[in-house]
Amino acid sequence: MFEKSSWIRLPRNVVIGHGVLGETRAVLDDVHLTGDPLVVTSPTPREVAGERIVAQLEDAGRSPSIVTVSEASFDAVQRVIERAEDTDADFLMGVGGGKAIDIAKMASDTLDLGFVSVPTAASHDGIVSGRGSVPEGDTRHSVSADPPLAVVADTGIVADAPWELTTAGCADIISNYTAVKDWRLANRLRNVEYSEYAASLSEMTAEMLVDNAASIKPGLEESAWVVVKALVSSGVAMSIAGSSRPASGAEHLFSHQLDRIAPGKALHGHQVGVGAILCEFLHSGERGDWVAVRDALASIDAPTTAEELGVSDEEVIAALTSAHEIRDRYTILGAGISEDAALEVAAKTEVI
Ligand SMILES: NC(=O)C1=CN([C@@H]2O[C@H](COP(=O)(O)OP(=O)(O)OC[C@H]3O[C@@H](n4cnc5c(N)ncnc54)[C@H](OP(=O)(O)O)[C@@H]3O)[C@@H](O)[C@H]2O)C=CC1
Ligand SMILES: O=C(CO)COP(=O)(O)O
Ligand SMILES: [Zn+2]
Repeated sequence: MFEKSSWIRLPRNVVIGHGVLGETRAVLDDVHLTGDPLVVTSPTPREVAGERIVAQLEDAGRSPSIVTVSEASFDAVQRVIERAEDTDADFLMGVGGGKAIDIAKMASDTLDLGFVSVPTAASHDGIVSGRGSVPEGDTRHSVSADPPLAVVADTGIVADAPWELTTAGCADIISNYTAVKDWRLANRLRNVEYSEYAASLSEMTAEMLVDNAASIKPGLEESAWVVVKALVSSGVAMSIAGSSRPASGAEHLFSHQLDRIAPGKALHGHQVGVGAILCEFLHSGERGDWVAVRDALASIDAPTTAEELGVSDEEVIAALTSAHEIRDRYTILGAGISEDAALEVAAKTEVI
């Protein structure tokens, strides 16, 4: 039965390849973004890509502005909004990792201006998603936002980024396995709206990444290709679902709580990867697929333990036992797991 309309909002141009940053102006023209952008970036991405975009657009007679953000916060979003208004920006470009892209995405959503995503690292699957993630008060998870009109992912730049950023992106994809399990569980137990297309795409993306894990190596541009495509695919799954459900379950709740309890210690992707080991154990038990998840993470050099994440055992247990409180999202954690159960799963999976 058709109960309501559903909007699947996707970028029109997703341009991935070596040196495509040099084609930015053509990509913008193709989606009729012919005015002057505000380029939103963070310190390192500014050096590796932001300044080059500004120079390219100035050479073409445009007058872009640039703003650097250093932390993902609503204050930063507000500063970007004010700067966009002051400079009379026609559209926004997010150039960097998840922080710069999400801030630009949220600001353009508020301003009702077009947005273009220029990832400089393959570190997260928000590159194409219609979700923005900026922590505010108790809210740490993503909320709905306009997706980019275009994406320009230069694999030369992405391959040169620190390897740990790429392994974080891989882990964000590997976490799709448990996210989809949680989604199916929530559909069965709570009648949560579910899309088999989105779930299958999300799982298939994780499957293909794991199948190609042996070819994902530091400094190899081909690896950047493989990972960026997987991140795009995962973002599309979120767009089809109209929520982050295909890519975010209890392992993300765990990571969001770690952000609160142990801020700045580890990358988002690495945290959700370790969360996926724990949650896979909770889903399928001691002899279940958690070993496969752990081995897949280890095979691409992603952390599999609290120590490798740089957090304490106590912080892991605190995050796991309080993760269910973070949002109204039914998962394998249900109404919460006890400290004893958390200690057991963390010890048996050797996370602590
Ligand atoms: N909207 C969505 O759907 C999703 C959003 N997210 C969000 O994304 C964020 C995680 O993204 P992540 O990219 O890990 O975080 P950041 O944007 O903080 O980037 C991590 C680090 O990478 C650095 N960096 C980026 N590009 C390069 C490069 N080319 N060379 C060297 N360093 C580089 C940044 O430098 P610098 O310090 O200079 O900024 C930063 O230190 C989280 O907030 C998460 O919630 C995650 C998944 C989905
Ligand atoms: O990180 C995400 C998907 O990988 C977004 O998920 P959240 O909605 O939990 O922030
Ligand atoms: Zn994620």
